[in-house]
Amino acid sequence: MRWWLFRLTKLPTLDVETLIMDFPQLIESIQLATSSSNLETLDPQQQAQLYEACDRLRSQCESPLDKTLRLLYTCHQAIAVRLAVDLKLFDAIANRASEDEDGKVRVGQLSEDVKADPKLDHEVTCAIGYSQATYIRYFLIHAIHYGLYFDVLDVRSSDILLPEYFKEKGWKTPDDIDDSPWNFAAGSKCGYFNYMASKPYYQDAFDTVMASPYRRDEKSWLDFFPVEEKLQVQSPSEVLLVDVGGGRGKDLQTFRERFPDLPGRLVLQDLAHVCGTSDIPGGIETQIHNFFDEQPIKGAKAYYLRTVLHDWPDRQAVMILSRLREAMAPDSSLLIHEKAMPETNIPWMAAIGDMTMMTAFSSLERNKNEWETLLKKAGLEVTQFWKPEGSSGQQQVIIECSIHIAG
Ligand SMILES: C[S@@+](CC[C@H](N)C(=O)[O-])C[C@H]1O[C@@H](n2cnc3c(N)ncnc32)[C@H](O)[C@@H]1O
Repeated sequence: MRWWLFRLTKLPTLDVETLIMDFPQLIESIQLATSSSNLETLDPQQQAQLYEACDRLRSQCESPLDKTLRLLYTCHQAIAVRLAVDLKLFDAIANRASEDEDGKVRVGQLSEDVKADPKLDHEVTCAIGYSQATYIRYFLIHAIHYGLYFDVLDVRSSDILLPEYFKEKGWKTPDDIDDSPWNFAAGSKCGYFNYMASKPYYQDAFDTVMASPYRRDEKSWLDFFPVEEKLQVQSPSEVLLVDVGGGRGKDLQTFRERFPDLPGRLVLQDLAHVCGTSDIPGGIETQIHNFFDEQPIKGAKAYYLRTVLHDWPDRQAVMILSRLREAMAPDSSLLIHEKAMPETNIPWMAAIGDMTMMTAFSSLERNKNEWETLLKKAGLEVTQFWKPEGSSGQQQVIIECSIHIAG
């Protein structure tokens, strides 16, 4: 069983250093920080560091009872968010807030806007903690699709059925893409991506979420990977970068905007129904391609795979990588843009991500060793793990790889 189980359920401990701290001063500092608007001025990296520190602080001072109750009842909040999306509660909050001078909203007002029993409305509103303005703004931008995304992944129903799944499968870490907890819960034999393809409404939600800034790191890879040094081609007709399974092409667009004069072609590859909905500007080519088939572009300077391999257990991941290795020239690079899970102090979001991959795809978020082992199986070797200085365990890294030459 993977360590997320431990990470997500770990009970608090107190260490000696905590006991000898000046608690009144600590509490006062926290109150000062949260009552001023100073926190709004933090940059994303500082914000992530502070969040991790608070997470550790909470895990050390939360009582076992509080922790147990919080873990047990988190599912209520998750479903409340989904209900709020369906009720259009976020839109109602934003509308009402815009009418008020101080941006305040009374729960009672919302009952007039939302088609639900006022008591139910009140419960949902309180469960999502509506008073945080940034939260509401965030949800208005992302939630409709995000809510649908998690719904279609059937993570909640898959989670609820995990005890039955493990009982039936013998408490083994899932590693079969066609026999995941999601398949078990959905009663579906077809893979998740095929299932989505037959449901355009949900496919749109998924692709929108994939392209959203929420899924882009606090530090862009273009700032910590030496693009201009590593990605050079001799002539503009050569392929510079192929984004394999690139969704709607958000990453190639950003690349072109950042490096408009870097010579070479940029190619976006994905399945037909995804390519058909991408709206990318000129200068980026789109190519329908199933990454289990022979890679049609040979000898590109670099192939880029962002958050693709975590959707696949090792067997399929090796197949995808092998098709790329067959197409690579000795001077081609493969750039894998994913998490390399830390061994300790795993941020809870990263642990949740790992569990989601297991539930939906029988897959995982890999650590450094797991990446190296996987790549070796496909005849590739890691040249370097690139990661920005001081970044959190949640930050995605660039794993730069080349063809393994024996000898
Ligand atoms: C998790 S999304 C990542 C999308 C994008 N790289 C990003 O990071 O936003 C996985 C992508 O793989 C694509 N995909 C799934 N199966 C595929 C296949 N057999 N061949 C090509 N693309 C596939 C999906 O359509 C989706 O766009």
